[in-house]
Amino acid sequence: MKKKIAVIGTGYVGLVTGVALSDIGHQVYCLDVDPNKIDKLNQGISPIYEPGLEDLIHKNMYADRLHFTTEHSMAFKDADAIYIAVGTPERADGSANLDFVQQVAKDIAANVSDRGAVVVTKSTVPVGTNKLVKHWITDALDRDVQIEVVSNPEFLREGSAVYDTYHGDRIVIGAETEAAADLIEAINKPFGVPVFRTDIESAEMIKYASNAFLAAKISFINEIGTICGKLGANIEDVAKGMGMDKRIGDKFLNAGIGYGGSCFPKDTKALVQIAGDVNHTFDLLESVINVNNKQQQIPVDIAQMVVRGGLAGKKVAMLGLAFKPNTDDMRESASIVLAQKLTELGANISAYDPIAIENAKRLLPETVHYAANTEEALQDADVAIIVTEWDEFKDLPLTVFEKQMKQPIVIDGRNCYPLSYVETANIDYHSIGRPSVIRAKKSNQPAK
Ligand SMILES: NC(=O)c1ccc[n+]([C@@H]2O[C@H](COP(=O)([O-])OP(=O)(O)OC[C@H]3O[C@@H](n4cnc5c(N)ncnc54)[C@H](O)[C@@H]3O)[C@@H](O)[C@H]2O)c1
Ligand SMILES: O=c1ccn([C@@H]2O[C@H](COP(=O)(O)OP(=O)(O)O[C@H]3O[C@H](CO)[C@@H](O)[C@H](O)[C@H]3O)[C@@H](O)[C@H]2O)c(=O)[nH]1
Repeated sequence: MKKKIAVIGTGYVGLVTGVALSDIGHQVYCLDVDPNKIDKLNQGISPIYEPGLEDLIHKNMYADRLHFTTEHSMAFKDADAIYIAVGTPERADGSANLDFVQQVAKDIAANVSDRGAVVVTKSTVPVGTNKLVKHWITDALDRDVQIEVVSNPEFLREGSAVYDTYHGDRIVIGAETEAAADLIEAINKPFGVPVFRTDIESAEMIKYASNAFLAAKISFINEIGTICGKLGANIEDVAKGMGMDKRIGDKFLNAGIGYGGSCFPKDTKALVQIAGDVNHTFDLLESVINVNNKQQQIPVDIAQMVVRGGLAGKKVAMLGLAFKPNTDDMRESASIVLAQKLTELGANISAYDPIAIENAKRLLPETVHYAANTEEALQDADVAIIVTEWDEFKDLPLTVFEKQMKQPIVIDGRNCYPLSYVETANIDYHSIGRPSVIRAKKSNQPAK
C-alpha cells in the first residue's frame, strides 16, 4: 500500500523517518523551514552525520520517491499522512516547549487537502499534546476537513538511527480511531517491526517512561560504580554479573561520565514537570538527574587529584566531543560541561573528535584548541580525558599515550580498555568504577 506522506522537520528524526518511509516505497515529501538544510538535501548531502543515511537519500531521490521542499503546498498536497518531527526543546523550567509543534499545526490547517489527513506525532510530546494538536488544527481550519491524530513516538538512537528504524523493538501507535491506527500500521508494515496499539495518552507516556527508565538504569549503574571505586570492586564485572539475570538485562549498564544527547537530559526533566502538573513529585527521576549531573564532575576531580600542581596552565587532551560515538550531535554532551569546568580551572584544552568538531566550536569555550587527530591532541599533554568511546580511541595502542604525552595520565570516562591490557602499558590509568592502574607500582589502586 503506497501512500503520500509529508514529514515536517528534517532533523535526526524527521530525515531518517522520511528517508526510510520512501525506502519502503512511499512517496515522501520532507519539509523544513531551514532553506540551507533543504538546499543541501536537494544536492544529496545529508546535513547530519548518520551512518548509512546519505546512501539511502541518493537511492530514493533517484527512484523519485523522496523529495525535499520548504513549500507547504507541495508537501501537504494530497498527503494521506503528515508526520510531525520538529524539535520539542527544554524550556527554562524543564518542561517541553511545544511552539514548533503548534506552528506546524497552524501550517497544516492552512495547507491540508480538503479530503483531510492523518496527523502523526513523532516528536516527543507531553501527555495530552496530540489532542491539543487536533484542537490547534481544527481551530485554525476555515473549512470542514477530516483530521485524525495519531501518537507514534520514535525510539531510534542517534548513530544507529537507520538500523534502528528497520530493526526496532516496537512501533507504538496511539490512536483515537481504528481506521487511523490501521493506516499508520499499514504504512509501517514493510519494516516488519512488531506493532503495539494503544490509546493516545498511553502512547505519549510510553516514550517518556522508556527514556526515563533507560536513564535510571544508567544513573543506577553509575552510582554502583562510584561505590565500587571506593571499595576496590570492578563495575564492569558487577554489571556483567547483574546483566546475566534476564530480568535485569545486560543493556544500558555501562558506567561512565553520564548520559547526554538531545533526549535523555531533556525528556527526564520534562517528565518531572509532567508529573508535577498532576501534583506528583517524581523523587526517583529527580535523583536520576542529580546523579547524572554529579557524574560529569568525576574526570575533573580525578584530574585535579592526579596532576601535580593542579590544572592551571596544564595541557588537557580531550578525546571525543560528541555525546556518543557515531554522531556529530553535541547537544547536552558531557564534553560541554567538562570543557567549561577545565577552562575555569585554567587548563589549556586540546580537543579532538572524528566528526563533531564543527558543531563543538559553537558550544565549547572559545579558548579550546581543536586538534587534527588524536596524536596532535595528546602531544605534550599533562593528562588525557576520554569523553566519547569512538572506535578510533578504543582501537588506539596505549603506547600512543606513552609516546605523545608529557605525563601519560589517562582518565577514561567511558571505560574503553580492558584493565588487563592497561596493565601491560606504561601509563597511569583512571576509569569509572574500576581500580586505577598506576605506573610506578603497577598495582591496583582503588579509584577515588
Ligand atoms: N534525536 C533523536 O535521537 C530523537 C529520537 C526520538 C525522538 N526524538 C524527538 O523527535 C523530535 C525531533 O528531534 P530531532 O533531534 O530530530 O530535532 P532536530 O532539531 O534535529 O530537528 C528538528 C527540525 O525541525 C525543523 N523545524 C522547526 N520548526 C519547523 C516548522 N515549523 N516546520 C518545519 N520544520 C521545522 C528544524 O529546522 C529542524 O531541522 C523531538 O521531539 C525529539 O525529542 C528525537
Ligand atoms: O549503558 C549506557 C548507555 C548509554 N549511555 C549514555 O546515554 C546517552 C544516550 O545514549 P543512547 O540511548 O544510545 O542514545 P540516544 O540517541 O540519545 O537515544 C536515546 O534517546 C532517543 C531519543 O528519545 C531514543 O529514541 C532512544 O531510544 C534512546 O536510546 C549517551 O550519552 C550514552 O553515552 C551510558 O552512559 N551508558
